[in-house]
Amino acid sequence: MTSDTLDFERFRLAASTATLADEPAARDHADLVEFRMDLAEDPLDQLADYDGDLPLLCTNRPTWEGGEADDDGRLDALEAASEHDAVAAIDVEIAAIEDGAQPTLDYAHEHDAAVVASVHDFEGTPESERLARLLARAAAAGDVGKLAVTAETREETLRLLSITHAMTREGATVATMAMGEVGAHTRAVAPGYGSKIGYAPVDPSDATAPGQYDLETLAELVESLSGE
Ligand SMILES: O=C1C[C@@](O)(C(=O)O)C[C@@H](O)[C@@H]1O
Repeated sequence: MTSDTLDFERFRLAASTATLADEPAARDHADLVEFRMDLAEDPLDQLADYDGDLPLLCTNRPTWEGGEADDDGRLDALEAASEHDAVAAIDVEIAAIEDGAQPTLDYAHEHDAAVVASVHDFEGTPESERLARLLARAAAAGDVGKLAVTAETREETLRLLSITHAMTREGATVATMAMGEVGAHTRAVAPGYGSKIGYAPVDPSDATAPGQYDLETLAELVESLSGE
């Protein structure tokens, strides 16, 4: 599969990994692989050697947004990744975009890669107005606006689902999830409110965020709740 066969008009399940050789284990349940370049050894070499079936979403998360990449060469690596046919999308944080990373987005688009503009809150869930503003900023910045928060109460998960539903109704392409145990169910139900990307680890012992289901479980939950 090459990148131009994937869009985010409907829900896509991403299997997260730092090891592209894991891709065969994801094929049965995932639509794409999220390649966590910041957690990977020799990510550009892995990309050059990749000959799997699933398209790739490349993430190079900086330390200041919960990842392990330092800023030196981080965006250059994402640009180099976007040159590969298998790379359907790259993930860039809205803080980076608003701080001058737009040329990286333009470069990705020139190479037929979509942009997931992301924002993460590892501490909590902002109140509704701020939540709406964050998701609107992300949706305006990328082809998909992604918001991951940390929920501690059911009320917070409802706020997230509600904003997901409202923005989707307005025509925005968004992906949302609440990290942590309380929010875990949002990973299964947010697609029903319009969320277009879900994440689950290829290897359950290598979760890339708190509260993630394993890949097979999330695939089954989303499918059984989708009503299709
Ligand atoms: O941003 C996201 C979403 C995520 O944080 C999650 O909560 O599933 C997992 C990350 O790998 C991915 O880059």
